[in-house]
Amino acid sequence: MHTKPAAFQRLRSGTGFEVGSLLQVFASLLWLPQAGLLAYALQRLADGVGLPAVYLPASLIFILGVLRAVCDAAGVRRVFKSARAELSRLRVQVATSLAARSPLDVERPASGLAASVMAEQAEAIVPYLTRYRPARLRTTFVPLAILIVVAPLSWIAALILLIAAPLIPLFMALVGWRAKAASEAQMVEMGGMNAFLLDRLRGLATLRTLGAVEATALRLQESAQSLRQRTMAVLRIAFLSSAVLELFAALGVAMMAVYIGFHLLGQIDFGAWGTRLTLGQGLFILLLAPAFFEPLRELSAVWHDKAAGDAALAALDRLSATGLLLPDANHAPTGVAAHIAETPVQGAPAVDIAQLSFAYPGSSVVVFNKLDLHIAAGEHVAIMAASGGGKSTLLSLLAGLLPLPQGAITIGSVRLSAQSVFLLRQRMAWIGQKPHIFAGSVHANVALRRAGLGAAEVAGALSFAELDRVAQARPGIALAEGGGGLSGGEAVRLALARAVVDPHADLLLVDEPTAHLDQLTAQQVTQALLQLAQGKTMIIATHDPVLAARMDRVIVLPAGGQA
Ligand SMILES: Nc1ncnc2c1ncn2[C@@H]1O[C@H](COP(=O)(O)OP(=O)(O)OP(=O)(O)O)[C@@H](O)[C@H]1O
Repeated sequence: MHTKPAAFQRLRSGTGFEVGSLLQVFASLLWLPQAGLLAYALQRLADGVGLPAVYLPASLIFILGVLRAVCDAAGVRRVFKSARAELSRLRVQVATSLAARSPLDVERPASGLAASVMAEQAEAIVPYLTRYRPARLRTTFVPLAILIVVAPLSWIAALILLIAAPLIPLFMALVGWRAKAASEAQMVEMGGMNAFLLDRLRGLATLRTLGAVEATALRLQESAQSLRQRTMAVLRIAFLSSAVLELFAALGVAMMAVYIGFHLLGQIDFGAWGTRLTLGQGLFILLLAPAFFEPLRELSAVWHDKAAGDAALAALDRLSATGLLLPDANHAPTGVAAHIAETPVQGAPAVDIAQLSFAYPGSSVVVFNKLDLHIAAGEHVAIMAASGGGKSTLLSLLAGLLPLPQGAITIGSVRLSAQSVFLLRQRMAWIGQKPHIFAGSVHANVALRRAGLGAAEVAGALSFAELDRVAQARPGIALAEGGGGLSGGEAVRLALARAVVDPHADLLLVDEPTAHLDQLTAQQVTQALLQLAQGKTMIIATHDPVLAARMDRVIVLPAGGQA
C-alpha cells in the first residue's frame, strides 16, 4: 500500500498558500472573458462594422491582461514566501528531533547524510509547494470551467475535451509511481555519497598513512557513477512524461481544430445542439482548447517536482525517526536564559545513586544492576573499572545524556527526571578526553556564544588552563574542525577553559582527562582540574592511578555494575 510520509501529513498549507494558489487560478480563469472578447471582436470585424467597434473589446482585453499578470505575480509571490517559511519550519522540526537524540545513540544518522538531507535535498520541497500544488489546483478548476462554457455551445467540442482529458492524469499516475521511486533512489544515493565523503574527508590523514586513498577514491568514483545513473533515470522519466502529455494535448487541440474548421465550412453540420456555430463562437472554442490542456501540461511538467518533493519529505522523516532519546526530548525548555538566571546557587551538590539499573536498548549487556553510590557534596572521586565497565555510561547517565534508567539519581536535592534534567545540566560541566573542537577561533571555542563571556573572561580561562603560553591557543587563532592545530593535551585544556567560564557549574563530570597524555601534561591537567574543582563536586572516570590517587576517594565499579 502506498502511504504518504509523515512529514507530508504535517506539511502545513497555511492561508498564504491558499490565497496565493487561488489568485493563480483566478488569473488563469481570466483567459475565458479575454477569449470571449477576442472572438467577439473578430466576429464584429468579419461582420464589416469597422475598426472603431472593436476599440472597447480591445481595451477590455488589455485591462484583463494586466489584471491577469498582476494576480498571477501576486499569487506566485505569496505561495513562494509561504513555501520558504514552511521549509524553514520543517528544517527546525528535524533539527529539533535530531538534537533530542542522545549523543550515544549509535543509530544516529551520519552527519554528512543529515547535512545533505536538511540543506540540499530538503530544497526540493519548495518547487513541490510552489509549482506542483498550484498546478494541481489549476487542473481542478480551469478545465472544468472551460468545459462548462464550451458544452452549451457544442456538445461535440465538449466531448472531444472530455475524452482527451482523462487520458492525461491516468498516464501521469502510472508514470508518477516510477518517478517517485526513481527520485527516492537518487536521494538515497546522494545522501549516502555525501555521508561517505564527509566521513572519509575527516579521516583523510588515517587513509593516507594506511595507503588507502586510492581505494577510497575508487569507491567515491563508483558512488558518483551510480548517482549519475540514478539522476539520468529521474530525468528520463521527466522527459518521457512531458513528451506523452504534449502528444495528448496536441492531439486534443488538433481534433478540435478539425471539427471547428469543417463545421464552419459546413462539412460537419451537427454537434451544436441543432444550430450552427457562428465564426465568433467557433473561434471562442478554438481559443479555449489550448487553455483547457494548459494546466494539465503544466501539471505534467512539474510532476517530477512532486516526486522529488515526496522523496525529500520521506528523507526528512527518516532523519526525524526516533532513536535513543534524551530524557527531556519531549520537554523542550522555554525561556532558557530565564531558567539559568533562576537557578539558585546552592553550593556543590551531593550525588546519590540508588538501585540504578541500565542496559543500552537493544543490547544484552547489563551495564548496571541495582547500583548504589553516594558522593558527598564537594567530594572529588575517581571512578575506576575495567575497560567497558560502564564509567563513561555512568557519567552520561548523570549528565542526562541517556534515557532515564531504572532506579534514582539525585543531584543536590533534585531527582533527575525529564522535567528536572535541563535545569540540572545547567550546574554541570562535562570534560571529555576528546572534546569536540569546532572550526573557528579559540575565543569562539571557549565562549561557545554563551551570554556574558567577553575577551577578558576567555583570556582568564585560557590562562587558568595554562593555554596562554601556547602560541596556537591565542584567542584569535583559528582552529580547524576536530581540533586541528592543537595537541591532545591542549584540546583537553581547552575543554577545561570552557568549564572555567561557566559560573553555574558546580558538578564536574570528567571522562578520562589524562588518557594518552604524557606524564608532564597529565600532571598539568590534573593540577588545573583540582584547582577548578575547589568548592565543587567532581567525578572523574579514569584508568590513571596517579590521577585517582589525587582524589578524595576511589570508587571501583564491579563487573556488571552491582554495588
Ligand atoms: N552507545 C552505545 N550503545 C550501546 N552500547 C554501548 C554504547 N556505549 C557503550 N556501550 C557498551 O556499554 C558498556 C559500557 O561502556 P562504557 O563506554 O561506559 O565503558 P567504559 O568503562 O567507559 O570503557 P572505557 O574505559 O574503555 O572507556 C560496554 O559494554 C559498551 O560496549
